[in-house]
Amino acid sequence: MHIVADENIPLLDAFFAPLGRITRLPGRQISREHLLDADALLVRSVTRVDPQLLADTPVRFVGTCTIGTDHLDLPGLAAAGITVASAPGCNARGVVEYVLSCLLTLSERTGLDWRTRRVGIVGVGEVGGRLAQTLAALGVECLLCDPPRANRGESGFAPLDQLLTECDVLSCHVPLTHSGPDATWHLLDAGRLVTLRPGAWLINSSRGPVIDNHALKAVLAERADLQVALDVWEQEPQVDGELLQRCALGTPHIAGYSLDGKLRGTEQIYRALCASLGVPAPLTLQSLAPDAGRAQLQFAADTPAQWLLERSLRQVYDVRDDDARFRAAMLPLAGQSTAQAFDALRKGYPLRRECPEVEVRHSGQEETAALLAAAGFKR
Ligand SMILES: NC(=O)C1=CN([C@@H]2O[C@H](COP(=O)(O)OP(=O)(O)OC[C@H]3O[C@@H](n4cnc5c(N)ncnc54)[C@H](O)[C@@H]3O)[C@@H](O)[C@H]2O)C=CC1
Ligand SMILES: O=C(O)C(=O)[C@H](O)COP(=O)(O)O
Repeated sequence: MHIVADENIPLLDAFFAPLGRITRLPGRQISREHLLDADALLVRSVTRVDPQLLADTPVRFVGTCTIGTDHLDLPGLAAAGITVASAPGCNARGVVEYVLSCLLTLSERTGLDWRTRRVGIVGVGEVGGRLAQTLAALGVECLLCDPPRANRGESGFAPLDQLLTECDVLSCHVPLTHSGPDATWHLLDAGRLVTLRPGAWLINSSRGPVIDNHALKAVLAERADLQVALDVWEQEPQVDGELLQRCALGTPHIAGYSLDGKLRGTEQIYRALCASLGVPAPLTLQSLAPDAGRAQLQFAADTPAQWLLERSLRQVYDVRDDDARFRAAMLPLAGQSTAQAFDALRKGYPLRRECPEVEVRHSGQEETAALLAAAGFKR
């Protein structure tokens, strides 16, 4: 078989070469002409896939090595009889660690302890659910908003407008949807943004258009009290430099960019393709992934528990590094296209592991061990 794939999918050869011939392409450049003799298409979030792209091609399987599916025309592909697979939860852990790093950074800058802030989580699925669990285990109070789950009779959810007025931090983890009663396009519009609590922290690592970026820029011009962290942008890969300058933290859609998360995404799509072909899927990440080894951190006996936790989280992932690289690449481009620089930052993203891959050695007491375990570290 012939597989056309985004060149930024890691371990492509290792997983897919046994199934057929692979053609690698930059995701944004994949066109119908590339697919004229392809049987399967493997993409990431930057390739829009709809029936037009696949028209009169033999492609019968589309796999996206991502959680989000808003770049796929799901109803259109289903109507065309195409099998579609995504990678639910693959990089959810990375996004949780991005949010934790934002909390630590905003805490340090404002002098407000992140553990005493009430956090509103909008969208409580793979990412929001893990974030809620982690924060609760760390002793942080959370309010949860998920109308689709609430409408299915699940309890424990509050309306978005309550989160806006009662939470010190709002973190968005919804899919981007354009229709239906719970559509998320411009979920945070001008009317809602102005109701954010004084001094609120707003974090968006879902999809850019979930927040009306034009309205956000206007609100930030009036409200210096707000701290905003954006990982995703409404016109991505085009970035509004003025909005970036008004944000406390800005990054190029890398919240979930841990090596572990990307590899899980590839493995999930390998299994889905094998299932659709009706063949066994003998390969696993464990057998194939280059053994990066487990990183180790070592702390002195008398290190205070919260300091040790924060230091460990920073070692695993520090959003300030991504923010600095992003500003250095984007801000000199005022008035020009940021697309190339945006994609280059993502393509050349540094190696990043997740907390469960890092062993923290310490001789602290129970409180230290409990905090580290709550954050997901191994001992
Ligand atoms: N920045 C990044 O690197 C990454 C971004 N993402 C984005 O995060 C999104 C969420 O990921 P998951 O949690 O894995 O998805 P998920 O599908 O597991 O959960 C999404 C949750 O949002 C809820 N929801 C839908 N509409 C809502 C609304 N109007 N208000 C509140 N809740 C609503 C759903 O009921 C569901 O529980 C993805 O769709 C993707 O766009 C995901 C991974 C990495
Ligand atoms: O999984 C998702 O959903 C994401 O947003 C991915 O982290 C996006 O990564 P790329 O597919 O754009 O490399």
